Amino acid sequence: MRQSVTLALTAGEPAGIGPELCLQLALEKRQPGVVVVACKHLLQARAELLGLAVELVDWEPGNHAVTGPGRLSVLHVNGLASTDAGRLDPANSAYVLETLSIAARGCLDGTFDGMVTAPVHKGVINNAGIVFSGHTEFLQELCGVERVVMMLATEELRVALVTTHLPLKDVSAAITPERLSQVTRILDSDLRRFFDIEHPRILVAGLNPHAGEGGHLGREEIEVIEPTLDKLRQEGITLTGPLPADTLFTPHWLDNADAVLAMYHDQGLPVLKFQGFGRAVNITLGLPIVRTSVDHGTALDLAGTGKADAGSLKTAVRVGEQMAKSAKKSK
Ligand SMILES: NC(=O)c1ccc[n+]([C@@H]2O[C@H](COP(=O)([O-])OP(=O)(O)OC[C@H]3O[C@@H](n4cnc5c(N)ncnc54)[C@H](O)[C@@H]3O)[C@@H](O)[C@H]2O)c1
Ligand SMILES: N[C@H](C(=O)O)[C@H](O)COP(=O)(O)O
Repeated sequence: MRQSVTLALTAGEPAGIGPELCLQLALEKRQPGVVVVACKHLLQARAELLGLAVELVDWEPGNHAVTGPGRLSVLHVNGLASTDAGRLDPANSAYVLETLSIAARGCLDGTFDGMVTAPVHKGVINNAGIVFSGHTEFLQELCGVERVVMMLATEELRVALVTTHLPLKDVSAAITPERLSQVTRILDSDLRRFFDIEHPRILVAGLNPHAGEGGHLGREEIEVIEPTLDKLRQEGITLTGPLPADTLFTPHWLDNADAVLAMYHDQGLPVLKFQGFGRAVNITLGLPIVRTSVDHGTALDLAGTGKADAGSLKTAVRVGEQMAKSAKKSK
């Protein structure tokens, strides 16, 4: 019998912990319908290094996805240059991006119901001469959409970002009425669509200390954020803010909210990761496909040691399955 959803799982940076986390899924009792999109020789080598008894099963479209116990479906991708755990090799970068393209195209053409990504190393991809900011931006371009939203979530907290992988010096200029409006609308509509929240309540952080202190510590709140939020409220979106970011993440506000919208990466994500690193999921909202990911990076220091924790990958697969089911229902 076919599983209700089939997810493509990219194994990410070959030198990182992604390949072994994918193998760990095959040792679980629970059997999610995932197909690992990766070089099978890499998975084989990592399984042998760690002494993991996992049988890799070649997968092709139309086949049942086999995940566990002790078996793993693999869609083999060519082009890997080296398989060393812990040692980055720029020659692997084109292969890494090819795994992402195969998974995303498979979602767009209906082969897969969604994709889950293990971590990639942004630095080594750029060192190979390929401009790459992250999966979020890569998938936005591949899917041809104007705006997407990065949201990380635990059971207790959801944090979405107005800007993603941007140097801090460029953040202020990027917070325009257009971007803020697009991001807020996507967040509101995807909270309804994927998380069954009828009337999402969103807390919006200011950009400056104390949300600008009435204009004395920055004017973005007065000139951009407040007027934009006022317009969005007229569309029926429930927004509170702009709030000072230092006190926003307290029960007083969070207890009556469904998500926080932070202005930039390190305003929101350190709080989320402090609260739930290792069990959170990274979700790209606004795409025509379902995409979830882990909350951590490539952890080169742990690759090949068997010490990496698969908690976040399991969460990403579980949330990916739920979102894929919701997407199917709403079609
Ligand atoms: N989804 C993604 O693709 C993604 C997410 C975050 C970071 N990254 C990339 O990863 C690379 C390394 O980033 P970093 O060093 O800042 O963060 P990191 O998450 O790789 O490592 C931070 C610390 O957390 C530990 N850690 C990470 N994952 C773990 C796990 N599953 N189990 C146990 N411990 C774990 C590491 O050993 C390290 O001490 C960068 O290139 C970054 O851009 C990718
Ligand atoms: N910003 C993410 C984080 O800190 O967890 C991470 O860099 C991954 O981003 P992508 O999903 O865009 O690769």
